[in-house]
Amino acid sequence: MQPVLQTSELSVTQGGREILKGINWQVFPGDFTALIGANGAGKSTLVKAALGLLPLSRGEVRLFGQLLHRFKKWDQIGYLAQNSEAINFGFPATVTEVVSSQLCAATGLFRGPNADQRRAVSAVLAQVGLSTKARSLLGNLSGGERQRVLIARMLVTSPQLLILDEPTTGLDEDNSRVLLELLLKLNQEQNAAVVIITHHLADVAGLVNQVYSLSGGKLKLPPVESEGASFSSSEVM
Ligand SMILES: Nc1ncnc2c1ncn2[C@@H]1O[C@H](COP(=O)(O)OP(=O)(O)OP(=O)(O)O)[C@@H](O)[C@H]1O
Repeated sequence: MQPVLQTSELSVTQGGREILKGINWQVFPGDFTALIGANGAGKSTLVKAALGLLPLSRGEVRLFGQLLHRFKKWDQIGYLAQNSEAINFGFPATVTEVVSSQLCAATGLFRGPNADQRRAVSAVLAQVGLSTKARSLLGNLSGGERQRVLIARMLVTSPQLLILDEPTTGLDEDNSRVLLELLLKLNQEQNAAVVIITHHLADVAGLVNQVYSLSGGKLKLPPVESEGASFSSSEVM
C-alpha cells in the first residue's frame, strides 16, 4: 500500500537550531495517528515541513507518492493549523462563504458553488453542528464556533489525509467529542488517514491506532500498551 505521507531523513533547522533530525515517517490510508511531545518538541514544525509550509534543510517528502514539489492535488489534504485565533475573523464573510471558498480551486474564485458543492457545504456544516449559523458573519461567532468553521472548511473537499494541530483547543467537551467522533467516522467509513497533534492522549486513546512521540528531534513509537492502540518500543528508523 502506498503511504499518503512519507518523509525520508527529513531535517529542519529554525533559528540556527536543528529542530528535526532525519525523520523517517509514513502515514498510510486508514491510519489514525496521534503525534505527541512536549511543548517545543517540533510537532507543528514536522507537519508544516511535510506540507511544504517550511523549508527542509535535508531529506524529502512524498504526498500520495509524489515528491512534494510536484504534488498538486491539495484538495486531497485537509490541514487545520494550531491557533486558528490568529486568522482574521473580522473579514466580512459568512460561514457558508468561508467553507465554500475551499472549493474555489474547482469552480474558480469568482464563480459561485454549483448545486453539488452547495449540498456538500450544507452537509459538512450539519456534521460540525453549524447549520443554524450558515448565514452568520464570522465576526459574530464564538471561538469554538470559529474553530468548527475551519474544521468544516477543511472537510468540505473530502480529503483523504487530515492533519489537525491541537484541534480541540477552544472546543467545549461536547464539541470536542463530536469532532473526534467525526474524524473516526471519516477514518473508518472513507479510509481517510488522520494525524492529530495533541497534548491530551487520553482523549484520543480509544480512537488512534498508533501514537508517535517527538523528542530530541527524533520520532519514536512510545513503549506503551493501551487498549485500542498498538504501540511498540522501537524508534522509527
Ligand atoms: N520561525 C522560527 N524561528 C526560530 N525557531 C522557531 C521558529 N518556529 C518554531 N521555532 C522553534 O522550533 C521549536 C519547535 O516548535 P513547534 O511549534 O514545532 O513545537 P511543538 O511541538 O508544536 O510545540 P507546542 O506543543 O508548544 O505547540 C520550538 O523550540 C520553537 O521555538
